[in-house]
Amino acid sequence: MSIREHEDYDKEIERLEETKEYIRRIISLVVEKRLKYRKDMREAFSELDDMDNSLSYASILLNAKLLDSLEQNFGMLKKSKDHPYFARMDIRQSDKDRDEQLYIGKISLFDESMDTPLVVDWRAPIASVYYDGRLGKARYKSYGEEYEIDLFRKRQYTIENGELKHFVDVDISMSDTFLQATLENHASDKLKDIVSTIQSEQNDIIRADIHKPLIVQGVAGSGKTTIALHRIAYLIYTYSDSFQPEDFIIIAPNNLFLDYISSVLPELGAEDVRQTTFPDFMLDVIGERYPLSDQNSKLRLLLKKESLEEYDRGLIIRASAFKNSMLMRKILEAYCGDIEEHFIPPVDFEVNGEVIFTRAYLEEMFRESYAYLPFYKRIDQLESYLDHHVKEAVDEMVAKTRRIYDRRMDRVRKSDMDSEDRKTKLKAAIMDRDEKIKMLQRSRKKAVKDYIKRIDRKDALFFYNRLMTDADLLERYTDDKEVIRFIVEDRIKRIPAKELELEDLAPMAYLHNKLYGIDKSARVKYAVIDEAQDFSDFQFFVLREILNTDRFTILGDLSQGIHMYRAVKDWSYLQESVFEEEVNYLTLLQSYRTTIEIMNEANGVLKKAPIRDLSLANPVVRHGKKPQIRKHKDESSLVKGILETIDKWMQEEYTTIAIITKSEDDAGAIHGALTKGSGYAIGLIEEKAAHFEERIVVLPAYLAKGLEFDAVITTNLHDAFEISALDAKLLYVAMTRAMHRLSLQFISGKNSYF
Ligand SMILES: Nc1ncnc2c1ncn2[C@@H]1O[C@H](COP(=O)(O)OP(=O)(O)OP(=O)(O)O)[C@@H](O)[C@H]1O
Repeated sequence: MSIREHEDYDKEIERLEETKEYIRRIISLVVEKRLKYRKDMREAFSELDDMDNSLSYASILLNAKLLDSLEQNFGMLKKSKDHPYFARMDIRQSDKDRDEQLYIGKISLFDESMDTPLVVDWRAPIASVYYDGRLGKARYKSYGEEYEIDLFRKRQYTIENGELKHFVDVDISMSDTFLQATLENHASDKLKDIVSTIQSEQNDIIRADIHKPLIVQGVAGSGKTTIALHRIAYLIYTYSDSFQPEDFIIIAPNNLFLDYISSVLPELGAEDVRQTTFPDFMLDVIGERYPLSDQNSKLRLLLKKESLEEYDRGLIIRASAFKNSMLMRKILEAYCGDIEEHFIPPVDFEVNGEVIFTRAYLEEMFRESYAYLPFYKRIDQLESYLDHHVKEAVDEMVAKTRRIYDRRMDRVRKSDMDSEDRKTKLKAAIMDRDEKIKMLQRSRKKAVKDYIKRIDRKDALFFYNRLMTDADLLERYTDDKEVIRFIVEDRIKRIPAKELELEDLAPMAYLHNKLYGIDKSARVKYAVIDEAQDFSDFQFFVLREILNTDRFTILGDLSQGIHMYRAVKDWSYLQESVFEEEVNYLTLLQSYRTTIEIMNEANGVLKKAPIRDLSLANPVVRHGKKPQIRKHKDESSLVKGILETIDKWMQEEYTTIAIITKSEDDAGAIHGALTKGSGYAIGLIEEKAAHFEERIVVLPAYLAKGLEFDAVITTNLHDAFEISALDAKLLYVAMTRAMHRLSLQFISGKNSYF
């Protein structure tokens, strides 16, 4: 049935026009206000030269602030003109005696002449019912109070460029046709928002308690990244009194991924959220851009079997695991305890040979009274304390000196010596006294300076190098002497160039925080960690220490954990070892990205591998073509096969096509061969890539994490996919990047899964 025949068609058109008209009115009002603020600003600036300019300055500040907030809302308002809402729910609240129709959109609009809002923001408490609720009785919470309502209609709209294209009522029996239609769309180069099709299990994550750490285990394509971003937008909206966008940080795997997710938050009206990678954030915390060795070098070692002797490879991996284990926490805590014990000089504080404060007293102050401060900040405090109290002590010493000399001079005055002698004696005593007092005053300043100077200002790298080259100390924590020897030698080699590797960053940041504290610019109140399966428990521990908060959202998929040697093994251990308080743990099993056919094939790979506790994805009901499996006899046949598939998919007009390999070397080789053999512009994505523009790209699986493409060809040339947990996970990651089409093309015998 055409929507024109629907009994509500005219009413819906009228409502849409009314809403658009309202938005137009608001926009012109904002434009007017903007002009006025600009004019006020110009006037305030021109008055800045006048004598009393504090008023003008205040006016500039005020107007700049107003302009800022207008600009922000203005962008969202302008966008909402074309698409003011996407859903409606008809409800009756238990305390009201009439039905209400609530239209839900990306921003709320209030027309003062109406008693229900024109559009309700999707993040408002009541909108939760739309995402959660089946029709019937429903509940929602607002400001701690629970409300019951009767939800008797959910309607979805397609509005394009301000024109109503379609609307449909959703009931329990009907599958979500809007969701289906959305998932059929082709991939774009950026992740999109999903406000109109958020699913109930996702809504629970978006709106989960802000104060408790939240861990989400979600299968590939379950929307983890997408809902992490929606959660931030929700939290910014709901807690706008206490949280600003700058208080949030998203930590993601690499710059390519950051570029891929960059448009979601602005689209949701949340600009200015810091989006960074773990190494970048750690270097910010440390406050020094030390050269960093290649992050994925360990993974490459694992993949390139022939590059090193098995023994050496094992050692490198064991060392990496050691530096990222919770043992490191024990080591650092003990090490910092030791630093703390020997931090202040092993002497009493004296002025002019007189003990003013004993070492024991100063040490107690350093360790107890200032315990809340980083070590060097405690020294700053100690310096001011000494300055202050030494002045009192020296004043007392001066007074005492005066008293002594006064008595002495009194005796001279009362003596029977002749007047000339008396004069000379008194003069000498005065000079002597003044000299002593001057000396006392001078030694006051010098004593504090000299004492503080005895405490060397060393950076975190100095202390880290000292620790990591101290085999005796490290061996106290492990029986694995070989690993310690390796770690020590490796550290010594890197000292001249001040080079760090990924595994050094968390301990370095921990030390820096203990020594100096972290800079304001690196301080945030809420952290969202995506692709968290690649982080170690120890890295989470350090993040928690540094940020001094439990406000974390941690999202990951253990089935995609390709850095297993150093990363989280299971979420419950993370909960116990890092977070002291109760953790909110939620799972997502439904996958939205791929078709049933692709997901089944990918699940099959995991089932064949030696992986414990598998959580297999359950795809949303969406069918597509069966994945193509082609085995080739040699390299030239493989390249020819891949090119044929690309040709076909280009004709079918897929927007993005990725050729995903096992290793970086294979990616380079295949890229070279494909470029030679075709006229297509094919991009090669390498470690440092931050962006790509080509429709067709070649990349290794570990760089494809988190991304998605319309169509994927999974392949390998020299490096075989063998039956092992790592190879299965890499293949799984590669296959689950496909939204619509998947082709598996290998040289015979190089893939044990097919
Ligand atoms: N409720 C939804 N409505 C529409 N699309 C959705 C929904 N949830 C997820 N998607 C889509 O599914 C795809 C996968 O989402 P996303 O990348 O956030 O998943 P992920 O769990 O982070 O995946 P992975 O772990 O495999 O990287 C995206 O295209 C996203 O738009």
